[in-house]
Amino acid sequence: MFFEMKAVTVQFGGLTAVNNLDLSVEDKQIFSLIGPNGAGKTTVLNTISRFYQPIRGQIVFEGKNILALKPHQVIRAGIARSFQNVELFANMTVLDNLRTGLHPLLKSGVFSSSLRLPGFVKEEKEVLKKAEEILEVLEIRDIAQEVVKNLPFGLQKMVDIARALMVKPKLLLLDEPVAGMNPAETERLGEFFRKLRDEWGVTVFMIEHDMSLVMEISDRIAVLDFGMKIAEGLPTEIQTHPAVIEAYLGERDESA
Ligand SMILES: Nc1ncnc2c1ncn2[C@@H]1O[C@H](COP(=O)(O)OP(=O)(O)OP(=O)(O)O)[C@@H](O)[C@H]1O
Repeated sequence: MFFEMKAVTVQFGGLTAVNNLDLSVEDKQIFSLIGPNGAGKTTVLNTISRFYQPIRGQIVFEGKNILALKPHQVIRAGIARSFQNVELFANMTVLDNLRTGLHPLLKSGVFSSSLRLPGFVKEEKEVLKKAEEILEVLEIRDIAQEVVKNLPFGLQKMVDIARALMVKPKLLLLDEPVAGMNPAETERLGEFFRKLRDEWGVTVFMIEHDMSLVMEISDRIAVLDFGMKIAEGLPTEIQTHPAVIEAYLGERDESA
């Protein structure tokens, strides 16, 4: 299996945020993790990225136990992520933000970069080429020199995803990628995720509340409620799954 979580449990003090979770994701698919607010979705992502340590369970990526790795080593292994609230350098340009996405992989250290040694210059050229290629595919090349804080939120989210792609990940983790986007931007991004899967061979693991996007582009969906997986299957199966309908209706009742 490409990516697997086995019996993973994550606790915060007395609270069990993720409870005995099994998940399997196949190579080159779009996998969505959905569920009501507070279900534990972001905790799952933060556990895969190694920000949180589970008290039990295993996470295996391409046969490797990633619980033995540090966050930057997870990136080197081929897993990159975007953030729910966009964690970019607001005062830097789009291009410079993309450059920072590559830092976990760069060979040149501060020493060679400050002296601009040949290896560093070559690396810099490659970085620039890669950044421009990603911006081109996202159709946002025109904003390369813009300062991030001046961009609308939808574009900032795209830049955040572009930065995650700089390491050429095999598995891309996305935390609510279309939150705050308008329908046109959402559609554009949905198309882009398909392109990532079909043309770049990237597996997309996404947390998302926009159900029409999730149902449209996911190959498989898993549903969390109170930290437990209550359903998994094809979009058509999830849409009609009684436990899923119940979980979402329950949420609506609470907010009413
Ligand atoms: N760092 C933390 N410390 C303590 N409790 C936490 C922490 N992170 C999350 N929790 C709790 O764990 C539970 C799951 O939260 P999580 O953010 O993973 O849910 P979610 O499904 O991503 O929700 P949302 O859709 O609202 O983003 C919640 O009860 C939350 O309050």
